[in-house]
Amino acid sequence: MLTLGGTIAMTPGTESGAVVPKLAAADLLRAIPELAEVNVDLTTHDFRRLPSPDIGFGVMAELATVIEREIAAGADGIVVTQGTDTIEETSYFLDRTIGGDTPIVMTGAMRHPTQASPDGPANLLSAIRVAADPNARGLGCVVVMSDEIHAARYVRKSHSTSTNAFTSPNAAPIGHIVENEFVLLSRPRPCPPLPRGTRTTSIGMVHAALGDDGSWLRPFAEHTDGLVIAGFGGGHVPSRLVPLLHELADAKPVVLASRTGSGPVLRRTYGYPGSEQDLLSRGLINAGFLDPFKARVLLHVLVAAGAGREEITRAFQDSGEIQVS
Ligand SMILES: NC(=O)C[C@H](N)C(=O)O
Repeated sequence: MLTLGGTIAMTPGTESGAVVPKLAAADLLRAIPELAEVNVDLTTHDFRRLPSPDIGFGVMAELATVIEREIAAGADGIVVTQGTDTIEETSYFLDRTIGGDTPIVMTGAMRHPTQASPDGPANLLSAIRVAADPNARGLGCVVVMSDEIHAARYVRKSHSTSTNAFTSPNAAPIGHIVENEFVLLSRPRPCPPLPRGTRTTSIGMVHAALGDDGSWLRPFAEHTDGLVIAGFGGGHVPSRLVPLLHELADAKPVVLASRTGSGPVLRRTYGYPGSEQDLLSRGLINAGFLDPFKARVLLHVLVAAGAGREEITRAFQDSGEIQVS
């Protein structure tokens, strides 16, 4: 069990009583005496105490290395606790860069430990149960929240405060915790792991918005090694952005996703300037069902490893399909 911080580990730490991440793994485990009923030999590692908006790719690469070391040393399952704000991205990073069958289970909390009915203890207990369950082998990285198990490739934080904040809009939870047991509903198709490169990258993300003239896009794009465009609907932008996106797509990878929150980028429906067909014909790469945030994680991983255009296009083709069996 590795801890990264987040609300699950927060207690009042400022004069106003606002919470900050301070608790260690031992504190989190003290809140779940029921763990005694689970047949598991747990070792803990206090890795970071961060609010999750402060987690970056450097921290995640380090975490992935530690996880691989633990697996090589014989761990049957890994649990990571962290803040929920970025768990949809960090889980996908681990999912895509760590190979093998060992379950990697991430969890957090929406209500901090000093609130009434904090959800962290139940989430952590469920996460440990899933990580220890042989049925979880080969699922890749999963996120366990509120008695639901979500595949990293689909999970979204869909509400800012609800304890039921996590959904898989393009699929469904792949399992549930029922009467303390892990019930598996579907198995995401395994994705071969991608190498974790060491290049520093800056991947920008831009959301299409009503009436945007895009005047700021050129100076913004200059500072990036790649871009994700979260287009309207099935992958559309205002026509006046097209010449610049074409120029950018000639110079660096530009991935087209949808800002809607679910559903794929289209391929061949609309033909007007700024439509998905127009943009794809100008070299933008189709993110398929990957939402813009996961598309950005994938593009980071590929660019950090020095992947070329063909490799990037192929990786998005493979990753953008719905992969539940
Ligand atoms: N519920 C949470 O964990 C939110 C917190 N701001 C974090 O992501 O660190």
